[in-house]
Amino acid sequence: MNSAIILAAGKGARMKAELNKQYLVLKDKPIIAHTLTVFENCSLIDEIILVINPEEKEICKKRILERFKYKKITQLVSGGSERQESVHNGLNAVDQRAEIVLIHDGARPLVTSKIIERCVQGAKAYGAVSAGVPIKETIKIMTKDRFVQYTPKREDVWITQTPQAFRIDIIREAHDFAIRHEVLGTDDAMLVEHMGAKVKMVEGDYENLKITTPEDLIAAEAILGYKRRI
Ligand SMILES: Nc1ccn([C@@H]2O[C@H](COP(=O)(O)OP(=O)(O)OP(=O)(O)O)[C@@H](O)[C@H]2O)c(=O)n1
Ligand SMILES: C[C@](O)(CO)[C@H](O)COP(=O)(O)O
Repeated sequence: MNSAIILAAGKGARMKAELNKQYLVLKDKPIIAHTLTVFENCSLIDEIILVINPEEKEICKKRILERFKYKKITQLVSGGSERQESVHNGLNAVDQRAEIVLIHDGARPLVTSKIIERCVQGAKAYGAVSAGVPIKETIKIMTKDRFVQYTPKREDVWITQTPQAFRIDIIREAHDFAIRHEVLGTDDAMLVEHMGAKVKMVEGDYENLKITTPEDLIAAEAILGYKRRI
């Protein structure tokens, strides 16, 4: 059984909108509804745990759950103040029969079934995977006073995305390890790395962008418009 934890409990502060960005409309529906629709329609996903801000329960019910009637959402879970805590709460709600858990940012609405498929297959083969794409530009590692320290070889640098997918025992152990060692990660793969285990990168998509600032919304609208024409 494959479970997906979809994270929507952030503040969306960098979007500078009145509303949590998850509920902003992208083309024809809220951002989070795009994300949930992809997971709902993916045959590899058996259950969805939706993690939300408890203060947004009503808006989530009215604008998302009542309108779209997703059948695979088994639990609505309260998130925490950090992304990591939100994931941890989601992990506690996963069905006991789950073997593979996918963790995905609700703020990545352009995820596809193909990416989900590569993540599930990768997690079965390697235990821990992240979707990602090779960097297209040149990266500089900086000192605190903003001098260039060095330039890593471009072929060694990838951008990590979500979904990230794990065997359930591995991701539970990684979260417990992080709590014991006070590790706070910006993604879940990082917690597995801290534990000393390997994470395999599987092919994501440049279009699988994270909606973080207003210009990301413009880019996502353009990608959706372009997709509709082809
Ligand atoms: N405490 C948190 C923080 C983040 N997230 C989720 O994790 C994903 C990635 O986080 P990000 O894009 O940074 O979202 P926000 O934290 O909402 O944005 P910001 O940092 O601008 O406030 C988002 O889907 C967000 O809702 C979450 O569930 N719980
Ligand atoms: C998990 C993530 O989307 C991978 O790119 C990213 O690390 C989330 O970071 P944020 O600072 O919470 O936006």
